Amino acid sequence: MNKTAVITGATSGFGLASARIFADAGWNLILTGRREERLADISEELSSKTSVLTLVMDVCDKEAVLAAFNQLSAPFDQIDLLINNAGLALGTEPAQRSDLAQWHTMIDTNIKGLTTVTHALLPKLIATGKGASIINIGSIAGQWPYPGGNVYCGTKAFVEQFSLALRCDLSGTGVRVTCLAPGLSESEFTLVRTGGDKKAYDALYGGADAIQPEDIAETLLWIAQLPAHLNINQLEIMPVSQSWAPFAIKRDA
Ligand SMILES: NC(=O)C1=CN([C@@H]2O[C@H](COP(=O)(O)OP(=O)(O)OC[C@H]3O[C@@H](n4cnc5c(N)ncnc54)[C@H](OP(=O)(O)O)[C@@H]3O)[C@@H](O)[C@H]2O)C=CC1
Ligand SMILES: O=CCS(=O)(=O)O
Repeated sequence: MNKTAVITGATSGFGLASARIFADAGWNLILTGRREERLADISEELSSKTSVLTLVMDVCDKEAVLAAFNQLSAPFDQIDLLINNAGLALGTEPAQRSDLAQWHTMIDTNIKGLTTVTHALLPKLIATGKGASIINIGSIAGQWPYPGGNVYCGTKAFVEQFSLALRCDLSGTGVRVTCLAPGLSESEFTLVRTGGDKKAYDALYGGADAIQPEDIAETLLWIAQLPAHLNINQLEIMPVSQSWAPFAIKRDA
């Protein structure tokens, strides 16, 4: 029987590339996102390869998330994999010039949304048991602070530690938990973060040979298809062009 993966944030970037690669590998797919038209296009593209269920949902809308996942029927009622991918960064300003509404949106999406989806699907993942997986998309930002990262860095630090703690709780259930932490990756992420600033996008990615969504999708498939007795706890990936900045020394601090 085909396995079933839930991928949140499947309308672009990592989520979309993963939908394509998991479909090629024969997984049934439950794909979520807020952009209904994009979900319809993806469903049309992939339905000849596998069974696809699209759920238009904002992960910040707790009632909508719970209602959608409580109504799953065959062949989508047994869940083998949850990829908690939906997320975003907003703003690059230092904390003292940042927008509180943007901070709250990041917390609502990256922390509260991710935990709502996880809570809703845990019973189904535990019912599947051995071989089931949760893969949470963290970020290098969860481990390595940078100027202007403030709340985004904090939300991804939450994702990392939540993943590890979840793994403790799920010990004995057979359900695996991974936090995958990518670095600089080319997707719509930076356009969302900067409010559509194409110049900022070009400046960041130009010549950087950044991670591509397909690189992350391949990695996710590898993690999900490892033998059931193996758990990748944490995995950090950067493009070769990216490394750690030297510590800033501000002499007039
Ligand atoms: N790009 C990068 O450099 C890195 C990104 N990440 C993380 O990877 C994940 C995917 O990002 P990436 O593919 O790069 O970016 P994209 O902007 O291309 O994709 C983000 C996805 O998240 C969905 N999403 C955002 N907010 C919500 C919401 N409230 N409810 C439901 N879905 C939502 C979007 O769908 P829609 O708008 O249709 O709702 C979209 O499908 C994020 O968690 C991001 O933080 C981690 C490390 C590096
Ligand atoms: O999560 C995204 C990577 S970065 O832009 O924070 O470095």
